[in-house]
Amino acid sequence: MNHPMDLTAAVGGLSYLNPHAPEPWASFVEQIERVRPYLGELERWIETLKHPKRTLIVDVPIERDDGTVAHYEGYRVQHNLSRGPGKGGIRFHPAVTLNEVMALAGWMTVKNAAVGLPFGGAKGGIRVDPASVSKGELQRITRRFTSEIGLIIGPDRDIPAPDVGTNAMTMAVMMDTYSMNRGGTATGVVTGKPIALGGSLGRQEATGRGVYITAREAGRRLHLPIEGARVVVQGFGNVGGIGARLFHEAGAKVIAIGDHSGTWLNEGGIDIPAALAHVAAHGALLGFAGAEPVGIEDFWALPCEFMIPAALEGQITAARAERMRARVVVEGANGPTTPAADDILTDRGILVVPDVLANAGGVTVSYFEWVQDFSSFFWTEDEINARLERIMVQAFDAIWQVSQDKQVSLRTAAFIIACHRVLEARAERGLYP
Ligand SMILES: NC(=O)C1=CN([C@@H]2O[C@H](COP(=O)(O)OP(=O)(O)OC[C@H]3O[C@@H](n4cnc5c(N)ncnc54)[C@H](OP(=O)(O)O)[C@@H]3O)[C@@H](O)[C@H]2O)C=CC1
Ligand SMILES: O=C(O)CCC(=O)C(=O)O
Repeated sequence: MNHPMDLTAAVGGLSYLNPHAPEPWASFVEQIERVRPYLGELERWIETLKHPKRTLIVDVPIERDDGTVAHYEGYRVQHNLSRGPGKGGIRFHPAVTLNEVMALAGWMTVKNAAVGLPFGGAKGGIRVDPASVSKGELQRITRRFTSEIGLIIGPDRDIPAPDVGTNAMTMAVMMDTYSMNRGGTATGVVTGKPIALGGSLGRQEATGRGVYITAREAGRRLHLPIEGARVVVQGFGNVGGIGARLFHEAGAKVIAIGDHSGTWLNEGGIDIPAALAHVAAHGALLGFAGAEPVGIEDFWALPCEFMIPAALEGQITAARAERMRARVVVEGANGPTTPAADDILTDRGILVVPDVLANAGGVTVSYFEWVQDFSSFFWTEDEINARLERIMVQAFDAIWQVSQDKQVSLRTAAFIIACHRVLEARAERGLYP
């Protein structure tokens, strides 16, 4: 079927994040296409998933501290709302593009459906380097952006959360701005907030915890215990840093870590609390004395049991996949593996736990936060972690089963389950008017 707006063509090309990787939206569309043969009657709705429902591009002007006026481009994409309000994070990064935000929103649709959360998929971002602006400027950017996307977000419409370059403080400012504009306190408009503003215990750790749980489940299937396993982690922020800490605490040997400032190796095992303390003090791993620098291509080729990409998209390319010596890749990041690399890893017998499952712990506890805000009744951290564990293990089991039954990768299995749920909801809501 021809669609008047061929978004794949409009925003195609190669990724800015990695010139050897396709643009993220093209990767997402290819992943959707791979599910087509498994959709049965629902196949007639598949184009729905290849066209975001709503895309808002906003101009974010602010007065800088020196009196000049600066403009930043921001986006909120609601990829699909068939199963519930939009849900997905906000990214502040100097290279954010519409193409990337569209793909990230699409992955949220699939992720939320794959783990059974009652949400559609959305994502947002601003093309800004948070490190290049003052605290006051960042707050003004966040407030103006929130007011602009206030047209389409809301506790029952679309609920943002943190992603790369944003955190609980960003969410506090977003919640405050939205509430001021509406004339009341709307805690449920964002998740990942500080605890004092209706945030949930366990949310900050949740994505890393989900990565750890799914790695452990994959390890069980392959008889690879976490204790003593060699782990490599790219990205040492919220997801990678906390994920590395949980592996370390469980007795794994985290042998290599990296962030934008470089990659480091210590085959005896890195002291992860010391590395986290270094980043807290210096803002990056650069200068960390507990490991030796290692070249980026050697980093990806390190022999290990678990490789955890937890930075950005397009990192595991076909060339890197050919050289990788991991047993399992657990995708903490969204979209770190290109479709071509995915096939190579599968052919080489390297198990990939896909992003839409592996990093779903964050949005799962965001869901808990949203529920707690609505009921104004807050749970203990033990309750939250127990519910998270249950949802992640159930989702892993279901996806594993489909992958075994249909002899497909875990990614395609997750997409089969998710696309069925989304398109069934679409079909049951009836035909477009
Ligand atoms: N936060 C969450 O709850 C969730 C996040 N995710 C995904 O996880 C990934 C990481 O997000 P999060 O941890 O929140 O983000 P953070 O901003 O907390 O951390 C990002 C990390 O990636 C590093 N990084 C950035 N660019 C590069 C690069 N080119 N090469 C190597 N490392 C790089 C950063 O290094 P530096 O600090 O030095 O710039 C930092 O260590 C993203 O793909 C995100 O979409 C998925 C689900 C939920
Ligand atoms: O917590 C959320 O709502 C979304 C987290 C997110 O952006 C993601 O899972 O990629």
